[in-house]
Amino acid sequence: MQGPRPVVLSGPSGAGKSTLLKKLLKDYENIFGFSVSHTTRQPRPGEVNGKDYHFVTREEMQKEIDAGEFIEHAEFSGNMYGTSKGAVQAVQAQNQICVLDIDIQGVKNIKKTDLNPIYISVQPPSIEILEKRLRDRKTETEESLLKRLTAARVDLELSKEPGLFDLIIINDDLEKAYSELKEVLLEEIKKTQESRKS
Ligand SMILES: Nc1ncnc2c1ncn2[C@@H]1O[C@H](COP(=O)(O)OP(=O)(O)OP(=O)(O)O)[C@@H](O)[C@H]1O
Ligand SMILES: Nc1nc2c(ncn2[C@@H]2O[C@H](COP(=O)(O)O)[C@@H](O)[C@H]2O)c(=O)[nH]1
Repeated sequence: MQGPRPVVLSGPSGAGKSTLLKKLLKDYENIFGFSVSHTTRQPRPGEVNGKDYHFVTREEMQKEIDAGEFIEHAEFSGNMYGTSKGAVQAVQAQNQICVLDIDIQGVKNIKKTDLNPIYISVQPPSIEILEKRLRDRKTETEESLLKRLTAARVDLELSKEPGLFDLIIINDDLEKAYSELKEVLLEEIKKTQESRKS
């Protein structure tokens, strides 16, 4: 595998992965690059096609999966999500640290590949706080919110598997969680910064 080691950010929906990721991409603009996933869910207000996700139909996505264009894919809360080979290659071509924001099924599938990322699970302090964050985000219907909470309980159980994650971050205080994230990535950040000088 060429270039710096990728990073997988996983954890329940609403735990704060995107919030942490946005801070990282802003503070280290040219060091990290986001792996833009495909999804069949509808865009949320403000989400940009090709930047936040590649928004596609189920038929389009299945066709590309069948053509072997995906590293991993999964069904989450009634929609398909997946990481294309192209999404990761686009970041690695810039010699950036590729960050994947994927669910726990994706983690298990990436483990079967030779991507060799650093695996991080971002978790909420409690299910009650997670529910409040998801409700306050105002992106979900009651039905999808309940589906996400059910998936969150499964995620939190499965993530206890020894060795599945290199680090579990409890995102209670955002700044503390962000410091923990930067700390575990420091070595890769330094290596990437050094490689830019040579
Ligand atoms: N430490 C925190 N304290 C309070 N609110 C937070 C904290 N971290 C994130 N949030 C808020 O919680 C909500 C969920 O965060 P975010 O969208 O980043 O979660 P996510 O894990 O990326 O979810 P999804 O997997 O659904 O994309 C957001 O409204 C965000 O502003
Ligand atoms: N297995 C994959 N999971 C993915 C991918 N992209 C996002 N996700 C996960 O889906 C849920 C829901 O995301 P949302 O944007 O609808 O809130 C979340 O847990 C993401 O981590 C992917 O390519 N593969």
